[in-house]
Amino acid sequence: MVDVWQTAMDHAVGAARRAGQVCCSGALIRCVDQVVREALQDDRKVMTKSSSVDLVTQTDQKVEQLIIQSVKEKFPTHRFIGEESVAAGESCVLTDAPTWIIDPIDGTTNFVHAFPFVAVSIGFSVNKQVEFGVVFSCLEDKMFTARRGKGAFCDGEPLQVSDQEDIKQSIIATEFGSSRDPEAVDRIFSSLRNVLCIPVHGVRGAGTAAINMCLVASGCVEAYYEIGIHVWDIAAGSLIVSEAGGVLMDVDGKDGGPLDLMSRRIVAANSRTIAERIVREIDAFGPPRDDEPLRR
Ligand SMILES: O=P(O)(O)O[C@H]1[C@H](O)[C@@H](O)[C@H](O)[C@@H](O)[C@@H]1O
Ligand SMILES: [Mg+2]
Ligand SMILES: [Mg+2]
Repeated sequence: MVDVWQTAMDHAVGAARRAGQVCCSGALIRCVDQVVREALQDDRKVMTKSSSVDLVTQTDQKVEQLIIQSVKEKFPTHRFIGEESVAAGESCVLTDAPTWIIDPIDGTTNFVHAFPFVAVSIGFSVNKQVEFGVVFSCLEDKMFTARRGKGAFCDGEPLQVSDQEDIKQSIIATEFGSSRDPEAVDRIFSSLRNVLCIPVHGVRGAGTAAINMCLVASGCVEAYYEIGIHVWDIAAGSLIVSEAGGVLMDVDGKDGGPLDLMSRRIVAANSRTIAERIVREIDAFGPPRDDEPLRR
């Protein structure tokens, strides 16, 4: 049978690697070279989006355009949902059409501060189902990939989630997000307190949703949850987790409900037992959906 999306996936891997090189040269320069740092004054200019801590740089915008242009040349009929294009006013609606869902730099705050976890994330959906996901953790130089039904890999090596079923023996990843609304922060802290006091062995966060999900897929942490993320943060990573044997859910009711890429809420875990326990412990508030027209 013809593997219709393999060419698109090969293109995504190449685009992610090229994009990662652009991000990483910027990030490494920030770490090591004061002189070049000053010369790159413009490139370092940090702007803000939905809040004063929701950061964006010219590199985010440049990398997204590089990826979109290269895809358009090869697949002119495909659609896009790109983080920075949506910030610039493009619509954020997932249709049945082949759609590239792009986070040019996942971990922009890390990037700005030279905290060394930054990823390029490219998901590809058809009929609203993710067909492949590519996450390039550029400072670690690790390429995570997954095709629906064909497994998940890191640099070509198969990935498998942890087999730990006891949440008390687990590490859970999460993030604080970019809202500083006191009510939202209280809810995030109350959830965090509940999870920590289960008790779990530890709580971690890499500062990028995509890398947190690759950590679940790699078996380094048992679960990742977050409320407030966007479709571009999780499209690629969600397939990498499920193809590594993990489970994905929303945070509704007792069993979470099926993952909804647009709901801005996710639990990604090694097992249903651990995912459902997290759902029971967290405060399931609902930020405006990604496909809600008036969310900005
Ligand atoms: O904005 P970027 O860096 O693409 O994505 C980050 C989100 O903004 C932040 O809210 C979230 O906590 C983080 O995990 C995510 O990767
Ligand atoms: Mg992101
Ligand atoms: Mg981003």
